[in-house]
Amino acid sequence: MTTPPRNPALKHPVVHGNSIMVYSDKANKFVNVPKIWLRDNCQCSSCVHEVTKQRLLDTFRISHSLFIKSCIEDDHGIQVSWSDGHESYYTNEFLAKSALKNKGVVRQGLTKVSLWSNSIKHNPPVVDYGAVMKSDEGLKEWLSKIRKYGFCYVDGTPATPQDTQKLLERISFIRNTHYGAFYDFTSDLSSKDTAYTSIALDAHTDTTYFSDPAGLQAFHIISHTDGSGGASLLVDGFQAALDLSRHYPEAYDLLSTVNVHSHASGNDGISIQPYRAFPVLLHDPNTHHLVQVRWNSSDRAAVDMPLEEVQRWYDAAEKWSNLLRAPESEYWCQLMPGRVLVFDNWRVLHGRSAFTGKRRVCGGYINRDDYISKFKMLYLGQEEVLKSLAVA
Ligand SMILES: C[N+](C)(C)CCCC[C@H](N)C(=O)O
Ligand SMILES: O=C(O)CCC(=O)C(=O)O
Ligand SMILES: [Fe+2]
Repeated sequence: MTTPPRNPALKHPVVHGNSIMVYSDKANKFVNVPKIWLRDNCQCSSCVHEVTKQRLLDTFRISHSLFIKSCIEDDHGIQVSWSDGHESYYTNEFLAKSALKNKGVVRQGLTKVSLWSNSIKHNPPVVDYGAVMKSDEGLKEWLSKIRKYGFCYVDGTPATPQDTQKLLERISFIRNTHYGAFYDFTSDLSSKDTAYTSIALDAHTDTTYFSDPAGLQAFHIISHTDGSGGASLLVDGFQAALDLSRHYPEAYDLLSTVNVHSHASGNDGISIQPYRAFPVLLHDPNTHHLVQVRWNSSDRAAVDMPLEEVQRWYDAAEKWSNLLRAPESEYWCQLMPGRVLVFDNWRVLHGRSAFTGKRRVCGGYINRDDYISKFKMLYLGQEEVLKSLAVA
């Protein structure tokens, strides 16, 4: 039976002499696949580890004089014979996907976010501890709400550090820092940081002094005796950023471009700062989406501007701060034992009112990439759903 002629309308890769062409949506035409890319992406078992799928090939030992001796198409892909005798086979899907990925804009783990103001207090996102611990469906609902709202409570959690840690480990391993891994703290200054005091803390994001700030953060109030206060504050940093961009676009641009240094020296013998300074509002250079809010006035160090110009940054930062402190931005909640709060530390700012008495809080940080990985894996096989959720 003769194979049906390849239909370019289907945008299969095509052989053109001794080269391969793929359809690029971005260029809206067939483009030539560079030989170095083809050789570097050979999928044979001597170029890619069969188990780990990592590249074994030494990319930068590929001879510049290498050329393609022949390309032979079959129904599923293209067989390439190289001038050095190496053989590579590329499926049509692999080649088509590569054109898409090399367009640089395909991002996974993006979902439609729901911005909120303090009115979220009427109907905050909550899931049930039992459901989260029992099934991946329960875990998926929890992570989907964190992706959508930037935070979600887990109610019915036994008020013990052990159960709280097990709950967080349903997402991924706890991130270790100079504060330890799973944290269980009170106002005893056991770490030289104001979180270990009883003073009020303004809305902030944590770990601004790490190159990679913690992705998720959790608080579970285990007990609060002989005193009062210690209410928790949440602010949707993405909503505040949208307000800033609408009312003060220049301030938005300044906070998106001027880099700010951060520094932590909380525990003895440490001096932590990121490998570079970062802006308060960090955007994806490809999609231009706002991806991270980095805001902590306690740990802020120098602003990357000539000293005589910093007034401009302070004016912009004041507008930002006022938006964060606006009554309609502030969502105050009183955490109680049994209700675990987990929030996206790249989007949602948190704070606390002052308190008296003995207040014990436990929780943990989870890396951003590990959280997003878990989120995507829970949607495995439902990429269309994930994509349908994707921010345009
Ligand atoms: C207790 N816990 C470990 C959560 C916080 C420790 C202090 C975090 C620091 N103030 C910051 O904003 O990064
Ligand atoms: O004590 C609290 O409620 C939170 C303190 C804080 O900001 C933190 O631990 O990162
Ligand atoms: Fe904090």
